[in-house]
Amino acid sequence: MSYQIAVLAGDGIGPEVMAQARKVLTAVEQRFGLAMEYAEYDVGGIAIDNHGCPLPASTLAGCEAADAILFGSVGGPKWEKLPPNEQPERGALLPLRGHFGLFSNLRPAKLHQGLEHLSPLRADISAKGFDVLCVRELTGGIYFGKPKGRQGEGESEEAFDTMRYSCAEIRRIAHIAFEAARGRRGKVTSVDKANVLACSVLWREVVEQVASEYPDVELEHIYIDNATMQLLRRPWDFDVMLCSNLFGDILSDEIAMLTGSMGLLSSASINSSGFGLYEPAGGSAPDIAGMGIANPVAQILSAALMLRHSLQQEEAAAAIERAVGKALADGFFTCELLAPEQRDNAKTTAEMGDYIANAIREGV
Ligand SMILES: NC(=O)C1=CN([C@@H]2O[C@H](COP(=O)(O)OP(=O)(O)OC[C@H]3O[C@@H](n4cnc5c(N)ncnc54)[C@H](O)[C@@H]3O)[C@@H](O)[C@H]2O)C=CC1
Ligand SMILES: CC(C)CC(=O)C(=O)O
Ligand SMILES: [Mg+2]
Repeated sequence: MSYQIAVLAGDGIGPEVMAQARKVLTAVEQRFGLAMEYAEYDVGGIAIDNHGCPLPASTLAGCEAADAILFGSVGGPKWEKLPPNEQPERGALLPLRGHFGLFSNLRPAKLHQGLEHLSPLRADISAKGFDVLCVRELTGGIYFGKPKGRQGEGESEEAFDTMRYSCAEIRRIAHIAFEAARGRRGKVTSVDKANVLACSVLWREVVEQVASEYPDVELEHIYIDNATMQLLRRPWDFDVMLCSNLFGDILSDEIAMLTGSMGLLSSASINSSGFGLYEPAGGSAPDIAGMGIANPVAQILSAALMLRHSLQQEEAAAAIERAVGKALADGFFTCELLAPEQRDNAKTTAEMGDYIANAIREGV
């Protein structure tokens, strides 16, 4: 049997880091005797250029026929003047998440050995570590709520978004967080703004109900503004962070930087059948696109999440994670992980991919 993977590299650094994930998957196939077939589709800005829309029907059909989607990133300055609904992010990524019901977004951030010096908390974080799983609700909240739009003209013009959550939406993502905590350090921190937002009051109530089914898991609530601050002050105290769509989007960039770089944070977006889209948590990084210096680790670790969550290939997933750990512990760093005066020693995107793929072939 062979797995069918829809590969949507997208824009900016997407194709560069995707090429490295493909190298690593080839090494995994060889070592573990897996058979994977890849079909590439345009998405985002490149799809606008080639097909006139960010999510062509052929791309959606390819995703529907696949066992999993490996996604790069979309967007960039070239397309940002288009009407919002036609832009790569609003026109491709959010519709894909909605179409497949990918409500559960897992973003695991951990401090790798060898990168402790990059954390803003250097000394403490090297002693106490940092290992957080952001569980983000991905198909509801203010990113999807209707109505949304603009009305009026001139100085009377106004814009509006709607934040909306149902009990069922909150309950199902809360269960994901509590189940995950059971396999980790047994603590859920639920992030909200219940002192202001009606959605957050409901969020808190439903999370409390779900918590009563998990007496072995500790629950704490924290307001989003305080969460951003406490993460910088005592990041080691957090285990699973349960977030709505907007708050998880913001907090996940912060936890990425606590580990050293946006280019390290992987992401799994999964539906109730286990089908998933796997992508780096960051974007298309137009500031470094085409330079061969982007960090491919987030894309490579996203491939590991695909193997674990959609293809049930835990051994192969764990091998990728060990190979990434070895590369970083061996001091194999792309330039954003190095101080400016050390960047002559930086590895390119391709060199990182080669090193990780070789480590897998050599049996790490
Ligand atoms: N999932 C997706 O496709 C996402 C797309 N975007 C889109 O990407 C474009 C750029 O957005 P930004 O806000 O600048 O966020 P971004 O995540 O693309 O970049 C933020 C910063 O992180 C750095 N960075 C990101 N990934 C990196 C990597 N792999 N290696 C080294 N450095 C890396 C960038 O160079 C930049 O300095 C926009 O069009 C945005 O809408 C943003 C977030 C997610
Ligand atoms: C289009 C955005 C919601 C993508 C993003 O920033 C993310 O998923 O982290
Ligand atoms: Mg984001």
